[in-house]
Amino acid sequence: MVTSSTVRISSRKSQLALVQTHWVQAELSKAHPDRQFDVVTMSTQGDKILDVALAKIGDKGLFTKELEVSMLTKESDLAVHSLKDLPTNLPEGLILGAITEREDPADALVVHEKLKDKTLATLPSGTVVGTSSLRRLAQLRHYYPHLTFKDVRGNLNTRLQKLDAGEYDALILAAAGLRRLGMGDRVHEVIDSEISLHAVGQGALGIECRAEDPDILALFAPIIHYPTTQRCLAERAFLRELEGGCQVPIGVHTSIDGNKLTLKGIVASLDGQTLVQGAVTGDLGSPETIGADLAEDLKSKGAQDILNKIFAEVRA
Ligand SMILES: NCc1[nH]cc(CCC(=O)O)c1CC(=O)O
Repeated sequence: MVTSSTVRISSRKSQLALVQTHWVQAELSKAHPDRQFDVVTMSTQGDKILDVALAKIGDKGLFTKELEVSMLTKESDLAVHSLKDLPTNLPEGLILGAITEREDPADALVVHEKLKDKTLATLPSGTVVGTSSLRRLAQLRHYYPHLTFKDVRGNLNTRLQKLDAGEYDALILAAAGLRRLGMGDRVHEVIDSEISLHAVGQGALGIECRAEDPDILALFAPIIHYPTTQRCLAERAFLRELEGGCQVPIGVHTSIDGNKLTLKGIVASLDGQTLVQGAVTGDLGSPETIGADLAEDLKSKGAQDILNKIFAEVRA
C-alpha cells in the first residue's frame, strides 16, 4: 500500500496571507479528510522592503518568489497567494493550479474618524489619501484632482494605524482584504466601478503548484470556483498582453451573463489626464481570447504609449 504523504502549503506570514492560507487548508482538509495539510510560512522580499514605494522596486514576483523557490526545491507542494500579487507569467515548472471563489473585488474608501460624514465625492480639497497603487492613484486623480495622494506601505494593520494616527486622512484599500481580516466595518464606501476599476485578480485567491504534480493538482477540483476562474483568466490575459504587473495603472471589471463574459479595462496615465478604456464580450469558455482582444483594442487606442512613458518615469 502506498501511504500518501503530508501536503505542505507555503504562505507569507502577514495576517491576511495566513487567514487566506488557513481557509484553503481547511477547505482542502474537508474535501480530503484522509490527507494531512501543513502550513509552512516564509517572508518574501515584498515583506522585507518597506521603505521604498512599490512602484519603484517593480513587482515581478515581489510577494511570491520565495514561495515559488520552496515549491521548486520540494520544500513545499503548493502556495496560496492573493491572486493580484501573482505575476501573469510564472516560473518554468510552476502553474496556477486553482482559483477559489472571489470576495468583492472592489476598492474601498477608509476614512479617519473626523471625515466620517463625508463620501469620496465630498472629501474636502487637500484631503490626504494614502494609496500605494498607481492604478488607484491615476483613476482617482482623474475624477478628484483636488485630493492629495500620498504613498503608503506596510500591511493592512500598519496602514490603518497610520490613518488613525493622523498621518493620512483617508486610505484606499481592497474591500476583500479588510473583510477577510474581520475589519469589514472599516469599509466606509465601496468605490463604484464607474470611478475606479479594480486590479486584475483582486479579491480572489490563486493556488500555485508544480506543473508536473498530478497528485497535488487532483486535490484542487472541489475548491475551484468556475465563474471566478473564467473572470480572472480573462483579466490576467489582458494584463499579460499589455505586459503590465500589479504596479501599473491598469484596472478591470468583469461580469457574466449566461454563457457570455464581459471584460472592461482601463489604462490610465499617472497624472490622471488620459484614460484609455474599452470592453469586450465573448464566450465564457474562452476567457483568454477576451483578455487578449481587449488588450489589442486598448493598444489601438494608445495604451502602449501611456505604459511606455510610465515605465520610463518610474524606473528613472
Ligand atoms: N498588494 C497588496 C494586497 N494584496 C492583496 C490585497 C487585498 C486582498 C485582495 O485583493 O485579494 C492587498 C491589499 C490591498 O490592496 O489593499
